[in-house]
Amino acid sequence: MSADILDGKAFAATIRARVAGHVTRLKDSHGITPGLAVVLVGEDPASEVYVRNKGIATVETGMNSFEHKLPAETPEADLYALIDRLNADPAVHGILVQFPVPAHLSERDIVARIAPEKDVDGLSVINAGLLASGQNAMASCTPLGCLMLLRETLGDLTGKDAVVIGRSNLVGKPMAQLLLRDSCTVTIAHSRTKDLAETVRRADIVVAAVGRAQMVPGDWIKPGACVIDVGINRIPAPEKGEGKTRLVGDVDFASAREVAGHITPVPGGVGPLTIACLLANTVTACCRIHGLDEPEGLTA
Ligand SMILES: Nc1nc(=O)c2c([nH]1)NC[C@@H]1CN(c3ccc(C(=O)N[C@@H](CCC(=O)O)C(=O)O)cc3)C=[N+]21
Repeated sequence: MSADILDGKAFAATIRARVAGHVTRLKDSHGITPGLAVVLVGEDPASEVYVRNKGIATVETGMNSFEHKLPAETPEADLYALIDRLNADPAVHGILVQFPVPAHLSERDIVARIAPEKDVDGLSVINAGLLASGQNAMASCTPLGCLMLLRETLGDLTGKDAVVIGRSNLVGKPMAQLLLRDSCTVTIAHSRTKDLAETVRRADIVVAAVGRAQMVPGDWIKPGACVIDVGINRIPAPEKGEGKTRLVGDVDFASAREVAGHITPVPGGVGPLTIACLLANTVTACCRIHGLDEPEGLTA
């Protein structure tokens, strides 16, 4: 058997079209243009590419994009002053501070400074708590994208055995909460799990989010399972030439695709969905801030 390869790029385009539709409605019926502010501290080239791509995608869906680039040595107080201004700015509905930040800054304190209703990364303690207690949270973008893709691919998820590998606050924990909310039986596995292979073999749904290149081999996968690979790892690719690299996931794609029913590739899988869901969360934040109905098809 060879798995159906899930096209994250195509599904991301569908989500972005939905976002654009809601943006048009907000403009036409309410005179509101959703706005996303992205803050980048320092000059990491990879982060600069991500931030630029986010800005382009934001403008393409009809929203306003506000980019703030600060020098690497920006004092904490200056960054907080900017966040405070963005919190108070009625044109800004979503705020994202690109991670990682330079070592003298604390990601936890930065997230805590962002107004929870504008926390489109869904990283704040308030959002995590709302999600865990089944209330209207802002779900973090990557898990939200994975959930939308799973629903699109499998339909109703009720009763399915889901194994999430990885327990990060950004992906593993919120992913488990979202799957639980859709009535899956959820296991959170991680580096200390006793028999990871056996645990993964039980799963109808595998979400790999550990950050270790190709660590999940095909013989861990139950035949026909749906495999969502969140990993983005850069490894040497001598076949492409000296010093070249390529992107791989946390799943060994070549062996897993022989067993799985569905599988996401890397690149072109979960990555594009993350950006589409950032835009979706910005529209959701905008609707909530203005007391309007939840945007259909964009929330968990
Ligand atoms: N506050 C914050 N929120 C984030 O969500 C956040 C962040 N900081 N810091 C960095 C990571 C990384 N991230 C990615 C998003 C999309 C792709 C993506 O679209 N990747 C393409 C490939 C891109 C390539 O070729 O390099 C793909 O998988 O097809 C990758 C990585 C969001 N992050």
